[in-house]
Amino acid sequence: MVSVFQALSIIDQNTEALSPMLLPLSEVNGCVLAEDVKAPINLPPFRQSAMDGYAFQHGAKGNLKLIGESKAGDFKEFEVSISDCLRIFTGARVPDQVDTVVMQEHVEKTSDGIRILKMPEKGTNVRLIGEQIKKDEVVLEKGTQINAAIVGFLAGLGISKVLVIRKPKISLIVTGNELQEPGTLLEPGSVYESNQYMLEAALQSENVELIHSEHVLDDKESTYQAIQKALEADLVMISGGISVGDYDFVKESLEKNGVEEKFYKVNQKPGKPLWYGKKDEKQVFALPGNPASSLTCFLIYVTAAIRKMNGTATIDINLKKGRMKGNYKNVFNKALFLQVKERGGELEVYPKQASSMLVSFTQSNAFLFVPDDVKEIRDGDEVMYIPFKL
Ligand SMILES: Nc1nc2c(c(=O)[nH]1)N[C@H]1C(S)=C(S)[C@@H](COP(=O)(O)OP(=O)(O)OC[C@H]3O[C@@H](n4cnc5c(N)ncnc54)[C@H](O)[C@@H]3O)O[C@H]1N2
Ligand code: MOO
Repeated sequence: MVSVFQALSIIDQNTEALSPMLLPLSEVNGCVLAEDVKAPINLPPFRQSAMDGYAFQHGAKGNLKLIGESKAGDFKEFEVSISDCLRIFTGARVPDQVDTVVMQEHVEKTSDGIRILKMPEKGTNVRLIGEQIKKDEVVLEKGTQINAAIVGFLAGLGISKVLVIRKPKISLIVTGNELQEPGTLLEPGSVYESNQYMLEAALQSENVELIHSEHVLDDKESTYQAIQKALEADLVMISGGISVGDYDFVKESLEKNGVEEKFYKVNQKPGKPLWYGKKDEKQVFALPGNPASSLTCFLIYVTAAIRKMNGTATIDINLKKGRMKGNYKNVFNKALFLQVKERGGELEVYPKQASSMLVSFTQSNAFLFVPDDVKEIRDGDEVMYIPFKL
C-alpha cells in the first residue's frame, strides 16, 4: 500500500508528454503547441478602413467630390486629389493616395460628394499594415494551450496546421455481471451501469481521444481479451473487478497481458484498491468499481497522467487553503477525499459520503483533503481542498 503522495510521484515518474504531431486547425482546440508559431504575414496585411465612411487626403477643406468606392475585397488604385474622396467600408483596403477615413455619421451629403461636419485627425480609422502582428514575429510560444481565440487567431494568420502534442488515446472497460443498461427494467440483483457513462462524460472535459469503450462480464477470458484490445490505447482505464473477490479478474488479466504493476492500493478513502501499471509506454489504471471511488481516482490520478501526457499540466495535487464549516472526525487511519461544497473558501462536507454513493458528488465542487494523520477537524479550522469541475 502506498500513500496518496507516493502514488502521485510514481505516476509522475512513469509519465512523459506524448510526441508532437502536425494537425489541422479543426482538431487542435485544447492541444498544447509543440513549437513557437511565427506570423507568416502582417496583420492587417494591407491598410484597412475601421469604419464605413469616406476616405480622403487629410488637409482638405470645404466640400469633397466623390470619385469612387473601395469595398471589402477590392484592390483598386485611384487618382485622388486633395478635394476628392472615396466611399469606403469597414475592412476595405484604403487606397495609397488617401490617409484618413471619416465615419459616415460625421458627414453631410452634397450633390456630388460630401461635406465633413467633424474633421478627424490625420490617420483616423485607418488600420496600418502589421499594426496587430508583424510578419515573422513569434506570436505564440511553445507550451501554449490552444483555445477558441487561438484557433481563430491562427486561422486569421492563414495557418491551417500546427505542431501540437498529440492527444492521448484512451480505452475504457467496465466490468460486472450485475450491470444493466439504464432505460431497461431492472432485474432482481442488478444495478444500473453508471461508471461507463460517468467516465466517458468526464473524459469529454480532457483533451483526449476515446478510441474504445466496452462492458465485460466477470469472466477471466473476456476480461483478458478486452484488456488485450484496450492496450492499443496510450492509457487504459478499467472500472471494477480489482478487489479481492472470487470474481475479480482484472489484476490477473493485466498481469497475463504483460502489464507491470507499479502500485496496488492507496491508503485513502474512497478508492483504496486503485491499481496502476505500465506495459512499455502504455499506462493502465484499474479503478475500484464503487462509483464514487472510480470518480475520485479518475479526478485525482488519471487526469494527472492525462494532463502530463498531453502537456497541459504537471503532476501536482494542487491543494488550496480553505476554512472548515462544521466538524468532522477521521476514524479511518486513511487520507480522505471528502466531497464538499466550496463557497468563497468555506467548505461544507456533504453528509452522505460513501464509495458507493454518487449523490454527494452531484452536490459538490471540491474535495476536502484530510491527511491520514489528521483525526479531527473542527468548525473554523484551516483545511486543504482540491477544487474539481465536472
Ligand atoms: N474483502 C475485501 N473486500 C473489499 C475490499 C477489501 O479490501 N477487502 N475493498 C473494498 C473497496 S474499498 C472497494 S472500493 C471495492 C472495490 O471493488 P472492485 O473494484 O472489485 O469493484 P466491484 O466489486 O466490481 O464493484 C464494487 C461495487 O461497485 C458497483 N459497480 C461496479 N461497477 C459499476 C458500474 N460500472 N456502474 C455502477 N456500479 C458499479 C458494484 O455493483 C459493486 O457494488 O471492493 C471492496 N471490497
Ligand atoms: O476504497 Mo473503497 O473505494 O472505499 O470503497
